[in-house]
Amino acid sequence: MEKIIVRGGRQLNGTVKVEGAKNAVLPVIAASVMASKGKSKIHNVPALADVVTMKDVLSHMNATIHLHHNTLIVDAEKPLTTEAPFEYVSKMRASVLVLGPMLARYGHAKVAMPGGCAIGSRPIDLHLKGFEAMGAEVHVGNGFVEVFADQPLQGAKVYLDMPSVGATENIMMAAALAHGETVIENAAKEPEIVDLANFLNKMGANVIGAGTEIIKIIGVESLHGVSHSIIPDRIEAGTYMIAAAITGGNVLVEGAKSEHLRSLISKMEEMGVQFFEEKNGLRVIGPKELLPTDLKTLPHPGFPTDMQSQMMALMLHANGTSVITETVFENRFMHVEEFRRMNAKVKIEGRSVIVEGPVALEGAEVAATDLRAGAALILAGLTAEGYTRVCELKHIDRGYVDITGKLASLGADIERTKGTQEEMMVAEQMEKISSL
Ligand SMILES: CC(=O)N[C@H]1[C@@H](OP(=O)(O)OP(=O)(O)OC[C@H]2O[C@@H](n3ccc(=O)[nH]c3=O)[C@H](O)[C@@H]2O)O[C@H](CO)[C@@H](O)[C@@H]1O
Ligand SMILES: C=C(OP(=O)(O)O)C(=O)O
Repeated sequence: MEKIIVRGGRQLNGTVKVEGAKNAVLPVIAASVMASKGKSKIHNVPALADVVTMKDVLSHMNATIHLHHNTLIVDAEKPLTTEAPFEYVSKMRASVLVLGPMLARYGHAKVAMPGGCAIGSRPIDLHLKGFEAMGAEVHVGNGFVEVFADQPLQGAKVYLDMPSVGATENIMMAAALAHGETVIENAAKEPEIVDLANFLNKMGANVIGAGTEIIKIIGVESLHGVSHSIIPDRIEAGTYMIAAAITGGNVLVEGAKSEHLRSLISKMEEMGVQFFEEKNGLRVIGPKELLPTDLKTLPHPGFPTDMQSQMMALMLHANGTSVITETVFENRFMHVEEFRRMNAKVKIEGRSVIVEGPVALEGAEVAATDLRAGAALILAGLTAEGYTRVCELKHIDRGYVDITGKLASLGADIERTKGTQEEMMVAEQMEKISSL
């Protein structure tokens, strides 16, 4: 079985470069199918498994799509098919983001219903509520969700019960080609929403207020292909910020935008970590002693749930008790059991985890239960005594470009191994069985 093997004890120093944001590029690729004229050229595209999956979804729908280095060119001029099957949605939930664009352009979209995953049940009721408000009909059955609109979508007022990132994006994209004005209230405010709105506006859309809780979209007749560069990945940046802090190192995280990372920087400062703005990014200096703190995950600009497990790895080394409360996803604590294998003193109490620090971590065999859990286990491995072997790398590959190479370039003792021939054959068979 493929593994990342880390031997703890090295301090990290140097410069690491941040890629384009996974959570920005996926909706932007989905939106590109709305361009009925001209090609879209998307720059700063990270070489991630999720990008390949989204590319496969679009190819399956008959769009012409090429990835060359970090630029993705999408040609969606010719008529597209409007269906995304289970094989893609099972790999990546963000495949549901083609619903809004296809519904808006063709009046129909059918996507395999995304199931729950390791971090929670993750329904899409708010996406569907938005489409229905705009006049679409929704059918859910036989494992698919299908949306239809005989007439062009009509602008509507949509209040989101919670500021869902995906629902905000899907509704914003559908509304871009609707008749009249759509207002999304209690919209998500993540930087990736702003990036999508900027892309749509370049395509000829009229989206106002992205980044605030009220987004107004005035529908237009058609959209065209444009050039766009994806914003840096704040979660990848945050992961390397913690790698620097946890090893007491000194790292320049090139491309990190502090305005996207306020809540994380503020918590890490409380723990004693120092930050310096530099021309190309953010310098992070780990302290001799880490202090405990408490945090609660919240929608942006609150503390991001996608940094919760990595922050837990940091808290394991704080001098005292820290508490993490997860309010965004109901089940995002799978990494707690894995940390325990490494001798961590962590206890789940309802939606909170009590972290007793400091602890001398011991290397162990652990599994990445989701992509951020995988990153957090690697971070813990950087400080553990002996070898930490992380498996289930397919999760990590969804969200991190060459994490092994990047950490090694900062001085970590880390490598990725293919496993024995026998292990590889077993893994292949397991993969085949699980895809049946
Ligand atoms: C590709 C992408 O951008 N993924 C991010 C996106 O996921 P995603 O867009 O799936 O996350 P949402 O913001 O939609 O989910 C937030 C909460 O709302 C709930 N909910 C959501 C939609 C809905 O129709 N009904 C409902 O109840 C979810 O179950 C969850 O509890 O935002 C999450 C929250 O910041 C991040 O962790 C993910 O990395
Ligand atoms: C949960 C995440 O992503 P996704 O929504 O794509 O599963 C994440 O990036 O941490």
